Amino acid sequence: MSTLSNSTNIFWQECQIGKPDRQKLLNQKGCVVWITGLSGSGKSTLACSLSRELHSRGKLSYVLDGDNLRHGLNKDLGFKPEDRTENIRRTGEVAKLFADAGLICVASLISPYRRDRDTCRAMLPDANFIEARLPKAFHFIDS
Ligand SMILES: Nc1ncnc2c1ncn2[C@@H]1O[C@H](COP(=O)(O)OS(=O)(=O)O)[C@@H](OP(=O)(O)O)[C@H]1O
Ligand SMILES: Nc1ncnc2c1ncn2[C@@H]1O[C@H](COP(=O)(O)OP(=O)(O)O)[C@@H](O)[C@H]1O
Repeated sequence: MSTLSNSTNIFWQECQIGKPDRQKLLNQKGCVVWITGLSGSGKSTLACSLSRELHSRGKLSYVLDGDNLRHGLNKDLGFKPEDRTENIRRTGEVAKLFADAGLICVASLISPYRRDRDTCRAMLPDANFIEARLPKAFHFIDS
């Protein structure tokens, strides 16, 4: 799907200000917290709670919620396996950019396929990708 491999004139551009500079400015480590679980398992609730708590501690975060992304960036995708894979790939790329910006990016998507989550993890080396998998039915655990 990429035409990049056929191009001879596209090169990575480095800027003088990099991730370490932004992390220093924000006094935090840019990373991705990836919340996975079935629909209704509490992903969005946990993502928002985490973001609120980080905010209260003076840490800059941003939530990438599967529902919300499907209103814009991923509005052309459905729920076939290949569409879910593309959904996760795009979201992983965006999350990587947020982490590179120095933010704590909280992604909450069903992301049912381990290989897709592992692809996202591989984009964020040095333990900058933290995965949290919610159990199917939290109310059974709570009671
Ligand atoms: N099969 C099917 N049909 C219709 N609607 C569906 C389907 N699967 C998921 N959903 C709804 O889409 C929301 C976002 O899903 P995700 O983008 O997180 O899914 S995935 O990661 O691509 O698998 C998802 O949000 P949550 O309920 O918050 O998980 C659902 O509301
Ligand atoms: N820890 C919890 N205890 C009780 N109810 C919860 C909890 N977490 C989420 N819920 C409720 O469960 C429902 C689904 O949560 P939601 O965060 O939307 O899940 P998901 O994003 O995985 O679809 C919501 O009505 C929410 O208020």
